Amino acid sequence: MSKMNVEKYTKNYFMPPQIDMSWAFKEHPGKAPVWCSVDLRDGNQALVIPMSLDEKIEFYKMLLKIGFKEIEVGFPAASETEYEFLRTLVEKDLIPDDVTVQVLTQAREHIIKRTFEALDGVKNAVVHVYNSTSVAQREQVFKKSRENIKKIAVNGAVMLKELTEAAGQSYRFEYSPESFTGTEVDYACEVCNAVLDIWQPTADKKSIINLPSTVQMSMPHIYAAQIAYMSQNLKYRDNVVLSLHPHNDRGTGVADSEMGLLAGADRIEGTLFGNGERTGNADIVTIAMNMAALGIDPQLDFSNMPEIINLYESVTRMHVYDRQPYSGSLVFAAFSGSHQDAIAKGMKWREKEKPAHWTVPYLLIDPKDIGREYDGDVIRINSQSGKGGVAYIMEQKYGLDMPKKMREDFGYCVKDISDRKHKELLPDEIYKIFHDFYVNIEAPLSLIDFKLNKTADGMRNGTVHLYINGNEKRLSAQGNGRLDAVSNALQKELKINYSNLIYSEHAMEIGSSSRAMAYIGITGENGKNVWGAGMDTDIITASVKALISAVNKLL
Ligand SMILES: CC(=O)SCCNC(=O)CCNC(=O)[C@H](O)C(C)(C)COP(=O)(O)OP(=O)(O)OC[C@H]1O[C@@H](n2cnc3c(N)ncnc32)[C@H](O)[C@@H]1OP(=O)(O)O
Ligand SMILES: CC(C)C(=O)C(=O)O
Ligand SMILES: [Mg+2]
Repeated sequence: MSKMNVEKYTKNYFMPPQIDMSWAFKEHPGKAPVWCSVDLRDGNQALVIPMSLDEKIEFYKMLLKIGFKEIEVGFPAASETEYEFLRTLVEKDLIPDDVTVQVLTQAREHIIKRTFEALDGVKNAVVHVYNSTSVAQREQVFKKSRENIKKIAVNGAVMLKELTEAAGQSYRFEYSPESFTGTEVDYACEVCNAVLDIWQPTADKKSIINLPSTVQMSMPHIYAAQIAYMSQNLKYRDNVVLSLHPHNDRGTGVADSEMGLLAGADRIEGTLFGNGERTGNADIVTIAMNMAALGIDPQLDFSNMPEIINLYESVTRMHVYDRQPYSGSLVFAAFSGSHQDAIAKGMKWREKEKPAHWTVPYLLIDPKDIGREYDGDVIRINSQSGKGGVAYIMEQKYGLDMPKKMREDFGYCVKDISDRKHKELLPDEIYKIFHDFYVNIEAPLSLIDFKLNKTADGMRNGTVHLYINGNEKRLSAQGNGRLDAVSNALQKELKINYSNLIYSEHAMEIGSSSRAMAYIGITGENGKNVWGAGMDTDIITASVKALISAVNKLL
């Protein structure tokens, strides 16, 4: 038994009178819903400091750029800023013809009237009226019967209709039985149908019925079952746009949205990154990207996520959580060795095989599709990392293609340093470690120059001119290849033995000068493997430097 006082709690939601779960057999909704951003209203009303007029305009322009066609721009009766914002959109002609602005109002006469004043001159608007219908609010807040609560909704609906007609406009209407999730489902349906009876929606002028999980109270499949019931029992269903407005108290705002769509909904109200009251609203970025990741066009454009995040963070003063799906700074990052290895191999496989679809392990989508980079965003190095990840960074960022065995050596070297320093190592730091550890090592042997000649029998004569602990020396020997000749000269003079010469080389570009990199691995008499690398404009010199680096490490 935990010490939590769970007996204090019970379920406050209601199962629908008929339960239809057939929607659960659908795999996905098939097409994008109608999206409505409520960032400038629900998101804004939850901020410590609501957005200023200029900030709202900046945010609004970003929503247009993303592709929203329906935007709840505010609660005009709430404050001067809210009112002025809508007036500015009208007066500065900032509402494109294909965009509908939505305004929220309580079902109270003076609030509705003020809302209509703010709308003066708007061509396409949705007027959204709400009143709470839940048991808790009926009992504790409004202290009214079911019938009287329904009357509030109906009176509001009448006012919207009359004021729209008086203004000579054809605004569309939306009704929300606020706190739907704490309302008996058949009663919520009765209230919505009473509102629809007033509005008499037609195919040309559909009404929106919006079913909020104002406070999430149940698991998502229960919410979806409630939506299925409403979808099947609302009057004028063909002329009703059934909208969802999930919050996130139980952390399932996205799941509510997705299951609600399966259960028959047509429209989603939500916010970018899930900003909103308490734990927030459903995160439209996640819902839309979840569709994109299944190959369904969400009809919203998040191809420049970093730009969207920057603006969002600056005007809301909120922070996008590091692990927020798709948008968080760490959501594509792999620190752990086995993930990195699989990603690096998956990327290589993809480059070679060119498959039609994205299947790289551990990455649901290609980070590049939302403006993120592989460098720095995907493979990141700490003490949990392995050779595959380290080698990937060295190859992608610096063009260094180490032999397989050397990758292991370097991987452990980097891991140890990260472990001891107890920090992440950035690519430039890793490159510096590589350089310090392997490249052109100059003690105790330091190369001055060397000469290689072919002998009559096809062998090579090698003479190496170098310092050994500061003393100048010339060493000579024969070998069956250039490197062999130099290697023999070193072994003979220094009286050391090593075997298993592993060698590879490639050209590389750093800055403007084209260079070569050579890698050499040797095994000492004690069985220890050591690696050296040589960098030079000349490939033969690079290989001699690599050998001397390896021998220096052995010594
Ligand atoms: C779930 C949601 O997010 S709903 C949207 C919530 N957003 C906001 O409230 C932000 C903007 N709101 C405001 O600025 C203010 O609340 C205003 C300007 C709209 C109204 O301000 P006020 O009238 O001063 O205060 P308040 O909102 O507390 O009004 C409460 C009264 O309205 C009634 N009321 C509340 N909501 C509604 C509604 N949707 N329909 C009808 N009456 C309502 C209450 O029962 C209460 O009645 P009482 O005066 O008889 O006790
Ligand atoms: C106004 C309504 C739709 C709302 O924001 C909610 O219930 O969460
Ligand atoms: Mg809300």
